[in-house]
Formats: sequence, C-alpha cells, structure tokens
Amino acid sequence: MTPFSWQRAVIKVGSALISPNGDGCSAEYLLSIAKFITVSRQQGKDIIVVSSGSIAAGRSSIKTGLQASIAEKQAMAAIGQTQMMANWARFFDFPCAQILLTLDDLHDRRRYVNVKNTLRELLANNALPIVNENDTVAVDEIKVGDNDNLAAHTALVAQADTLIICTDVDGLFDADPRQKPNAKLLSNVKTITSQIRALAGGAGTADGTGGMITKLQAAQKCAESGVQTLLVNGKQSSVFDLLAQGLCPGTLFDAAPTKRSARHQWLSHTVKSKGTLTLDLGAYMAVTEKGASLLAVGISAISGNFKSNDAVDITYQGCIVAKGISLYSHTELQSIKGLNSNRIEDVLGFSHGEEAVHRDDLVLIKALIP
Ligand SMILES: Nc1ncnc2c1ncn2[C@@H]1O[C@H](COP(=O)(O)OP(=O)(O)O)[C@@H](O)[C@H]1O
Ligand SMILES: N[C@@H](CCC(=O)OP(=O)(O)O)C(=O)O
Repeated sequence: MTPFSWQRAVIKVGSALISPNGDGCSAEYLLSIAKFITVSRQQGKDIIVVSSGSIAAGRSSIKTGLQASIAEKQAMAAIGQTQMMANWARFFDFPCAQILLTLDDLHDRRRYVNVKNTLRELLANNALPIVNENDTVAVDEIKVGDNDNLAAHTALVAQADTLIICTDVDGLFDADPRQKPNAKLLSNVKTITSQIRALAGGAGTADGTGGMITKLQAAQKCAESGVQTLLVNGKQSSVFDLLAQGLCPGTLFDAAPTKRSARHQWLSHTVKSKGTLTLDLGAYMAVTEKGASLLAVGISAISGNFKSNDAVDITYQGCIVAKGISLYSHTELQSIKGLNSNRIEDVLGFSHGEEAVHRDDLVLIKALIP
C-alpha cells in the first residue's frame, strides 16, 4: 500500500456508488465515504465532493422508450439531482452546498474566478461543496462530459493537492478486471505514459461514463498541475479507514515531479510572505506579460521585514499579482529600489544577483486562472 499525505482533496463518487441498481439513490456505499469526509474535516482537512448519480437517481420518474433521449436524461437529472443532494445531506450536521458546472463556467475567466471564490468561501464556512455537471443545460459543446474530468477541473480550481476517485474496482489494473479476472493491480503509477493509457477500457456499468479512460485523463490533468490522484474502490468500507490513515489501497498516481510544478505549488500555497514589493507599470508588464524576472529598477515601494531568500507578495495597484523569493532583504531593497541592476554593487558593496526576484522563484497569482 502506498502512503500519501494531503491537505485539500476533491473526492469523486461515481454513479455505481450512488445508484448501485441504476435506479434511485442508495445509502449503501455512502455511509463509509461520509464517515471519511467527517473524520477528514475533523483533522482540519478541506474536502469537496464531486458526485455523479443524478441521471440514475431520477431514472424511474421519467417515462422513456428503450433508449432514453437527451431531453429525457436531462429531465431525469433535474429530478435526480435534488434526490442525490438529499441523499448526501442526511449524513452530515453541516451544510451541503450544491454547485452545478459546465465547461463554459470553467473556460470563462470571470465565472472561473467566481467558482474559485465560492468554493473558498464555502470551505471557510465549514460547508461541504458537492459538485456535479449541470446536466439539464449541458449540450455537447459546453459539456465536460464525464465527472472524472470534472473532478480534475474542480481540483485545479479549488487548488486541491489531491484527487480521490472512488469507483467500483480496486484501482487501475493491467487489463479490465471485468474481462480478465487475473488482471493485476498497479499500486503506484509515477507517470501516465502511452503504455499506461493502453490499459484503460470503457465503463463497467450502463451509468458509468468513460470508464478507466476518463479516470486516466483526470489523473494526467492533475499530475501536470502538481496534484496527486488516488483511484480506489468506493464499495469497500475498509478502503476509507486506510485512506484516513494515509494509506492508498488502490492506485496512487504521483503528481508530476517537475521542478516547476513543485515549486509553483509550494510558492503559491505553502510558504508565507514576509513582506510586499510594489511594482511600477513597466515592471508589472515585464513580470506578468513577458515572463521576465523582477529587477530593482521596477520596484516603487517595499514593506515588511524580510531577509534575503524570504517570500514576498508582489503587488501592482493594490492587487497581489505574484509571489516570489526576494534575493535581497527589505533594507537592501530600500537602498536599490528604482536603480538599474549595474548600480547594485556600487550602492550595497556586494551583489546577490541582477534580479530582485528571479523568474524561477516567481509565481504569477493570475497564472492559476486560465
Ligand atoms: N485497466 C482497467 N483497470 C480497472 N478497471 C477498468 C480497466 N479498464 C476498464 N475498466 C473498467 O472501468 C470501470 C469503472 O469506470 P466507470 O464504469 O465509468 O465507473 P464510475 O461510475 O465509477 O465512473 C470498471 O468497473 C472496469 O470495468
Ligand atoms: N453528471 C452525470 C454523471 C456523469 C458521469 O461521469 O458518471 P460516472 O462515470 O458514474 O461518474 C450524473 O449526475 O448522472
């Protein structure tokens, strides 16, 4: 079993767990998932649910022929969504918040920022966000299409460090275990290569969308952004006891070990800023538009009490636009702000480098928003 640690996770629960019979909502598998959610929150962790199951939950309320039309499925989703939410809510003594998204909401910058802010507010107020695709309005052009990819988008917008996908098999096998009972479980996938992708087959149940393929797509999206993905069997209650102990009994897909994403994550979410550098217009453009390092010449004001190599917020017109590691202390920067880099040694008697904040040590805050 692979150990893992996390602070903010998105947990994706597929239709097979919400509606094991393909019709109506069931509590059978949700009890242990709900217990895991409650325990994790008590440990001070943040958790967001992405729940499928609205179509299956509303199925019996809509009359159809052999094959349900799109409109009929959308009507099922409209009825089933409230049932699915109610099914979750009965496990918790804190509020559950419904968030229905389409791809459009994630592509549009203003809406994306609104989703991000709403999720942050909900978590800050101890609510449990429960996300699903807005199936009643989603047509092909604006659909994410499956909740595995929706969960990956949610993990990124919520700045989670972990995505947990709960499904009806133990993890990724070297072949579809429904077709090949001797297939072997892969407990840790370091990189999602074409060989790994070739292992994935389609959905296991009629309500499942995408099967293993969409789970690997989701894991890859997350890995590239420094988010680890766990694929586990949500039908086994022991799985959630192990997850609560920091052990992954299924498949753990590592986050990509690129320097950039690890540093990006750390700079963005972990390290605390000790001060603030205020930019002039030229520096703002250079840093945000041209991917340049921040030079002392473009710094118009400094606040805080920081040493060389401390993290600082980088602001323009009152907004934090970036975060970075300052090569100079606040007193040194006071002496060299507004000066060309070739004057640094003259003024200070030494130089830590031409840049005040090197590009490699700088993360744009707006770069998190597409
Ligand atoms: N290599 C594989 N390893 C594990 N499961 C696989 C693999 N290829 C295909 N599958 C199928 O993927 C199914 C899970 O996907 P899906 O039915 O979409 O579930 P969910 O509703 O949880 O999203 C499994 O039941 C299994 O039959
Ligand atoms: N949005 C749909 C679920 C789509 C989906 O991806 O389902 P699943 O493969 O079971 O996670 C619903 O609520 O029925």
